[in-house]
Amino acid sequence: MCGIIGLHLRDPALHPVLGRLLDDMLGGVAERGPDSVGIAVYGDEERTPPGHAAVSVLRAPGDLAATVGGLLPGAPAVCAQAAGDTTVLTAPVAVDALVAAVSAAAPDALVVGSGTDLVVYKGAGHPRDLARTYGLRDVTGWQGLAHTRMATESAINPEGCHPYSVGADQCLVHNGSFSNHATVRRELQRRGTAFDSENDSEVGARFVAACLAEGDDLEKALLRLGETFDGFYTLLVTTADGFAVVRDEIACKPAVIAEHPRWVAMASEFRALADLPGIDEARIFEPDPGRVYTWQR
Ligand SMILES: NC(=O)CC[C@H](N)C(=O)O
Repeated sequence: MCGIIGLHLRDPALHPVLGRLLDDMLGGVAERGPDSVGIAVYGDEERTPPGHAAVSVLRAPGDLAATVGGLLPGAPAVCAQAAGDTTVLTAPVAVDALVAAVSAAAPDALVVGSGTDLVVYKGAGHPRDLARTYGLRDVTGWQGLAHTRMATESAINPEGCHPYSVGADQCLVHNGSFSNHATVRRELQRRGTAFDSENDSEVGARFVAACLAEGDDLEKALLRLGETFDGFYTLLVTTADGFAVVRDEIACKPAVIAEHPRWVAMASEFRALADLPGIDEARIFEPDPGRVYTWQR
């Protein structure tokens, strides 16, 4: 199984209630993935203040903010906020500089998200409990997603939890399993890509990040993924300004998209969309097999 929800808001009047809408949607996919949950939020100005980088970290030592601050030029103020297994660090510096300082300060910690607009939380446990731990209902912003996991390919732990966020402001969540992920992993490793987990979905995320880094747009990157990966998938991929959904050519993993003048939403289950404002006027459809659907901010 595994459950996915995603919401891309077109109407800024809805930004203050992004968290409430995501939390209600999450209730519709909680049973699809009772192992663990991850969420990603774009544009919450309290969690990712303008002019700041944000880095989400697993296994962060208690004094990480102070150590990181000491390593950054000019020793800027670094804020740390812990929510369950995830700690989010923010500082008024470039994203790469903050990621490098976190890695140098805590070599055993794992960076699971980074960007100027994105915050990621991941942990093992029941989705409803963890949504409370992450304060999901209070989140604001213009885009967000969540993934509830029933593991198929790697251990049930925070590292195996989605989203995989392996490039600045990028996220990928996956329902399904890639059958040739070990082969693609070896090919990416030959080209210098490092991995953080044994998970098949991480391989998909690293592949998409490499395509984007080569200059592909989201549609091209996901078409290339379809030419390279075997197996089953519904994927939701988000970037600093994009939202994309694709299913494999057989499309045995469920997905529903709803498009409304005020928002675009996708979910693994129809019922996760039922309470969205204006759902009765939305265009609701199941994505065609192998076709990439994208929206830009
Ligand atoms: N049930 C699923 O869709 C699992 C997704 C992915 N293969 C994982 O193990 O995390």
